[in-house]
Amino acid sequence: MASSSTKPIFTPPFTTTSSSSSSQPSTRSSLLSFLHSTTPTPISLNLSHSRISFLNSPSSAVRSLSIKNATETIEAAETSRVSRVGGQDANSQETKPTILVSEKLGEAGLELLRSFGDVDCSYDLSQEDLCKKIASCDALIVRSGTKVTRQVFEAAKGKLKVVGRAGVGIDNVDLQAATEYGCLVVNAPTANTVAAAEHGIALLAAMARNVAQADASMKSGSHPTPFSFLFPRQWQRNKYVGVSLVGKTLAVMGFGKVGSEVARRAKGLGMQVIAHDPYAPADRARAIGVELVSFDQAISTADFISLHMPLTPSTKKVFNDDTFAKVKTGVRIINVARGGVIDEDALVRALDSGKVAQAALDVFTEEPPPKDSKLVQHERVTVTPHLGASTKEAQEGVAIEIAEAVVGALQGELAATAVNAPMVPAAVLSELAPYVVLAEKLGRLAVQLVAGGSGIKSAKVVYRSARDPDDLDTRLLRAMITKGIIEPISDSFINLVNADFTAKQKGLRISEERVVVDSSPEFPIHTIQVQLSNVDSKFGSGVSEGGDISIEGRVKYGKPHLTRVGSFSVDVSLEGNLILCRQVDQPGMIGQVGNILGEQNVNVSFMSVGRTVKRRKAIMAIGVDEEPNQETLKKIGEVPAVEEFVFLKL
Ligand SMILES: NC(=O)C1=CN([C@@H]2O[C@H](COP(=O)(O)OP(=O)(O)OC[C@H]3O[C@@H](n4cnc5c(N)ncnc54)[C@H](O)[C@@H]3O)[C@@H](O)[C@H]2O)C=CC1
Ligand SMILES: O=C(O)C(=O)COP(=O)(O)O
Repeated sequence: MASSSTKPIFTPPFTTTSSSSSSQPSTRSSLLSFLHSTTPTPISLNLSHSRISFLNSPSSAVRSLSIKNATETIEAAETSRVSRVGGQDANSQETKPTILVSEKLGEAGLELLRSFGDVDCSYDLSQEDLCKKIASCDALIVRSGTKVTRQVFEAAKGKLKVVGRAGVGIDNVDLQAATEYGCLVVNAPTANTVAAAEHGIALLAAMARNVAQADASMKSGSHPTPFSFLFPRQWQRNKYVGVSLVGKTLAVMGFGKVGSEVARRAKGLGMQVIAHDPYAPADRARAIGVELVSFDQAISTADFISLHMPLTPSTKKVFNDDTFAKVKTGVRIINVARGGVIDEDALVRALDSGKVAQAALDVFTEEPPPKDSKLVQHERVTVTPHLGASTKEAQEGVAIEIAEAVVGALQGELAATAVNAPMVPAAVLSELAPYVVLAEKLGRLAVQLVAGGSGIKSAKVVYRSARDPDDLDTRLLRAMITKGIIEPISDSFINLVNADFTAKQKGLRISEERVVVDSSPEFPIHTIQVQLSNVDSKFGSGVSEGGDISIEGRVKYGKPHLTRVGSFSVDVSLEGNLILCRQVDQPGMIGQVGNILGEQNVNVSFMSVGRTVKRRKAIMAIGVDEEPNQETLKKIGEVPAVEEFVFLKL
């Protein structure tokens, strides 16, 4: 039998005394507030405590318990979770979240963060110091200079809920590790687009006209010191003759937000713009008069190549000796994307050979680059110290964008800019809210029907809906069913970020089926059915004719209801806890069991009887507010007509 707990199964989120918690929720946060519990450390289990927290992780690490011996493990897991929750969060009701800001962030963003949590601005931390600090932080905000490695997530011991990247590129964050640790990563993808594009254009024009070199030359010849005779005046008009942009071909590599803004501006300068981006829609390019071409076509026809793709395993060193061999001799390269997309040694060779005439670089494989970097010192290379996003406007924008995302995430919202979790549009979220609660409860109930000694390897979820299956976004529901199945039998903390990963790690395959039924299309889902196959059940009546543990539920009047157990139809609201009894279908059963519960002051909230054939077998589903003690449960089992029963926690 499933053991009981008097502590919540979800970690309480933060309740702060800050203005943000008392201020009017935004439309978005009010839509999403159901996603996290606002109830601090409750003692009993009820529906309000079963709200979903996507991010708050009580778990200290990703664990690798396999799903074996479901019932044996269940007790230990519950106990362990209770102690962790109790231990870690005992004080969290009044504790503001700690937000570590490890690089300079705009003041407006900091203000917003301070209104919500304790903000620790500690810049230039060594990796070791970051690892020390992170163990007490709920959120970390970085720019490109902080490496958020696996060690950082390990050191966080499950406390870190969100990493906010105040900018676009997330190559400095180990996303795989973040996901494994259930830590959400959000970025600020839009506020610095124009700044980066403008910097790209600035570098393009400066390089073409040797602005930086000519400036350095003039300055080197104007030293108003007693030794100025050592520095002859420099006025090298012939040396710094440049090239014109008008009519030249620019290849934009990566036609995303920055790339398309660069393209737009370059067209304004009279350039022919082509672009390469395997994922960009051609009509978006066409709309601004840009032709999408293959990689080879782009690099071999361009006079200028501007890089705007992210650094990923597939773009790493995509500009290498082979690539430079294919470019037009005398090509000029601008990189405001990431240093790592260029093999820097190969670029030096291409510059030395004259294949590449010039380069203008804002970003480097190692930042800052080594002092003796040949690239930085190269006469025909213009460099800036990663300034693409560094305008006042962009930094204020980015700071606000990331602060809002991080605060939202800490409040349990699903961030629109989540990088390692499915983004679910607010409208979908609002509609699915009650089904999310139902999904988790069904997963939780199904797993409690598994008998000890069984290993759960596969679960099937069947969604019945009047709507077109393509219109049904079930990622959220699948994640919550996974959470419901796994959490009671292991000490893993599951949230939307790590649900799929954890299921895979535990060898649990979740398959989904969408069935169109004749019901009202007004509701997204008619019923959700969870089936666990190849497992023994401790409640035989929970097994369907097909041999699977099978339970089904639906949302009625906004509340989750259990509507089928095995082959028996029932109708019980999923609140509190549940007793399922199979008995001989005969008069007086409800009264007998009700009396036993009543004697122990256990309040019955719902009761439903389902049977297959009159006067043969019936199932009684009884919703109870309190948890009956062992003696009460024993008495129920001793009622002669009761053939089997199970107590289930929701
Ligand atoms: N220097 C700086 O301060 C800044 C640098 N950046 C860098 O610029 C990059 C792009 O930023 P956004 O345009 O905002 O991102 P984005 O995501 O809007 O655009 C990236 C584009 O690259 C494309 N892409 C992916 N793989 C590609 C490949 N193999 N070849 C060609 N295209 C490929 C994608 O399809 C996407 O359209 C960021 O990832 C970041 O690394 C961004 C902002 C400031
Ligand atoms: O947004 C990006 O990807 C950038 O490269 C900007 O980096 P930064 O925030 O200035 O360190």
